[in-house]
Amino acid sequence: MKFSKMHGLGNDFVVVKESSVPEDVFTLAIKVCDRNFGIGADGLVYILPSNKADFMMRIFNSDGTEAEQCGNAVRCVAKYIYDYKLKESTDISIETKAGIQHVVITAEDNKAVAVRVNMGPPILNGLQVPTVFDETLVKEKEIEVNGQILAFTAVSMGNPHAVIFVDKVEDALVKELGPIIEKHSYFPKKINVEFVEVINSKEVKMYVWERGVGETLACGTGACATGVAAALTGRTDSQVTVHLKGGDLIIEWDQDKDVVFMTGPATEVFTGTSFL
Ligand SMILES: N[C@@H](CCC[C@H](N)C(=O)O)C(=O)O
Repeated sequence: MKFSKMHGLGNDFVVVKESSVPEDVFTLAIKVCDRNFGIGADGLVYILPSNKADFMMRIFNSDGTEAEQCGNAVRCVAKYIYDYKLKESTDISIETKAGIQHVVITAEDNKAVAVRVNMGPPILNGLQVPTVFDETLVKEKEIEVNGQILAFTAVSMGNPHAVIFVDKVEDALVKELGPIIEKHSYFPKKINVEFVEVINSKEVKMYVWERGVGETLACGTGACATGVAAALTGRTDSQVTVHLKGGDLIIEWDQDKDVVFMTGPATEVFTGTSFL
């Protein structure tokens, strides 16, 4: 299997271009993503043919589960398509399980350096996120974890997120509470968990615990969900810079069109051949 190792702000992927995914893709993802016995990554990403968009992307988490969407992987896939000239245009469409994403590349020396993605509308309905709550908006809902009461806002960007605002983001919060919230009975498909500290109306700091992966250095859809939750709860403007452990993303929630734009980098680190 020929692959490219890529990352979006340290959220790293093994990216392969194939005509279809193999039957054993779920176990393959676990093996490939293993940081000791495999290549090592947060996810395995396939670039596939599409009859609705320029290409299709499928993303498998390091535990072998498939996610509907991945913001950092969409940027990496767009860079791969542009840099390897699979489409000679800076405008690219990518089909995902959560819909079609339209992408605009900024290039330097014929290589994509920044990618702006229309991530589509945020889904706020409780049952659609999904959560167990039949409410149009699950905002600042209390959740008890390890004897602590926290408040989360549920947002789906195609995949589910629980955004929790805290006074100060700390590693212990993510590592101790992240895995418990991910599997909490409120969330029938499990959930990605963002812990967010508001710096001012234009900037937030976010640590993330990802469903099916664990802590990652960045999460594109998590940053989008955070931008939406922060604006929705009156904490920030509709455009924010989200500071993640791996770097920054710019998130704009265009409330008139009800779509979220994410802008950030994508990086190719090396290519190789896997014998797994
Ligand atoms: N890192 C991603 C999200 C990947 C999928 C997630 N773990 C899930 O299961 O929903 C991003 O950049 O959005």
